[in-house]
Amino acid sequence: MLTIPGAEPFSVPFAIIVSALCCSLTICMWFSLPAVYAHIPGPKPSSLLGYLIDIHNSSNLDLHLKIPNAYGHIARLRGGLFMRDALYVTDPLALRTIIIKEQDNFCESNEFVGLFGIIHHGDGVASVTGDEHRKQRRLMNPVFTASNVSKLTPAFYQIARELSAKIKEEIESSSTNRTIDLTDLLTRAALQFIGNCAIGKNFDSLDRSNHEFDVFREALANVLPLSSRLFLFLPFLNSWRKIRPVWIRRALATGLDYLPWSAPRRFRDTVSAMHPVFSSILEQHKAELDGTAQQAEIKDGLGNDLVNLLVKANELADANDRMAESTILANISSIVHGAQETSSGVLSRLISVMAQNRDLQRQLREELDSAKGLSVDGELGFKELDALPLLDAVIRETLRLYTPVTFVWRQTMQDTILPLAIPIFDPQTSEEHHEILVTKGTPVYLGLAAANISSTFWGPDANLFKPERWLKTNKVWTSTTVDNVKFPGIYSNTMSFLGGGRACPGMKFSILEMKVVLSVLLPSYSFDPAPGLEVYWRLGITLSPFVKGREEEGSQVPVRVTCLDS
Ligand code: HEM
Repeated sequence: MLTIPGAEPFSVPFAIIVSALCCSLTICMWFSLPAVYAHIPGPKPSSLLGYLIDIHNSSNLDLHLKIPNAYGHIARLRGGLFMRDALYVTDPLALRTIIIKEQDNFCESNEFVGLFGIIHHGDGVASVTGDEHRKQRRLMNPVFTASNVSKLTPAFYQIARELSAKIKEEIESSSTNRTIDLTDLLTRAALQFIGNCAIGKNFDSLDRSNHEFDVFREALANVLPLSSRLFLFLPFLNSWRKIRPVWIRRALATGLDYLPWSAPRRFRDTVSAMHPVFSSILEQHKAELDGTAQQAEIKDGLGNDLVNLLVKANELADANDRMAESTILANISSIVHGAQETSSGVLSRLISVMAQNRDLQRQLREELDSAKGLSVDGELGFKELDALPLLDAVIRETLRLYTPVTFVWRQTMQDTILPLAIPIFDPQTSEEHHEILVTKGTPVYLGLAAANISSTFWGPDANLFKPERWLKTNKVWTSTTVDNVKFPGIYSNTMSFLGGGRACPGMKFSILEMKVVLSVLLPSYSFDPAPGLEVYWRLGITLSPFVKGREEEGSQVPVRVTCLDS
């Protein structure tokens, strides 16, 4: 999802023209559209532009989290651009209808389809819908299974050990009494996991002298923040992609050089910087498949990764089911983008959670220690790691309470009735509505984080970090909701990885990553909060940590680290 990080650096006249246009359209639409959802409570917008600015604002995480308890599990978001109301959905029955039963009626938003189509240079899973999406996922899903991911466990350990060694170096060279910011190392580790294990490219990202990595990482890190500056233009990106002949589009793209506004130009250049890296990865996979790969490429990580399996599965698929080369390329990019920010964010979160809970660190260390007998060369296998109840419960609770992807954004393709688990109460007529008609064109926000912490479903302690809610006599519970309410998510009865046809394919990959990282770091280090620094989390494609008063320094997760095995 996109956020609006404050003032935008484009020229004032341009801003005035765009704002005036939007305001006049907004006012016209205000009077012409019926308020279909007038009976549904929801937050008041903070400006004439309606919910759009509020819901995507990077400082507004709290607005999302409080919606179900304050307004109900279907809330009305009033009048965005062109004054169409949107709905904010956290009701489990309605969510099930949207992401499973009627998923073709609730497609990925036109804005994201256009944006991701441009970022990925083509139509991968993130920018297609309906049958084409199902076709691509039929090839992708068998590649991301537990069985395939489990084979990557040794490679995961190797990266986690490298990370651990780098942390040690950092502590030894730290001049700030062991208080270090781990963001950079965790971001590098996340790309190393994805590179080596998902797409077959060794970025050597934990090596700080590797400048090839720096260029790629900068592009990866900047592309979404830059696109959020183009926020008002997102509705038009999908049409832009379809402009034919292609030379017109190229000429228009070149014309961006003459705009008095740098954001579109920088966005274009950032996308162009990433594309050759993905193309070369695909070329290497093709070479590996036809036996012409260089030995150096194979040593470089190629061959044991998930994209390698995808390329092979594609080769064996029926002609009708096969993806075009450009689609595989777009999917390599989709996998890297789907994984990078979520993984580095969630690793940062785990370290923060550890720093807040000294006792929990001790218990986890004891659990890992008691499983030592099952390890080979100091490493627990995939199954043994998965069978540690406290480690599992900590990860479930972290992903529930601190849901990395706060919301996803859909558009309604057909009028659809949503049945509701929690009826809407209309204060004007005192009627209860057990279902709601969602009309074609309505933007629908699925509040993944808010659903995961609604006290209606998770109980009065929903807002507290309690891994023990998942534990019962050393077994992990998979549903702890009040009255056993079932959410349609694929993980732990939560919405964290979504559910239905567009659920996250990387779920098992990232759970293994988190478990391996904790199992390697906890026996070697203890973590404490950095004294005097207040860390809070901002909305973005995933949540990112910032230090209050030091926002201009960028995302940080400063913690005090003590070496246990020195
Ligand atoms: C904690 C880590 C992660 C979280 C919380 C997460 C969550 C999500 C969510 C909520 C979606 C749905 C987005 C939407 O429909 O708009 C998604 C999609 C996706 N994720 Fe993840 N993800 C994580 C890690 C990963 C990893 C490690 C990979 C790859 C190795 C990955 C690859 C993808 C891809 C390719 C999609 C697009 C799927 C589609 O549209 O069909 N994710 N993820």
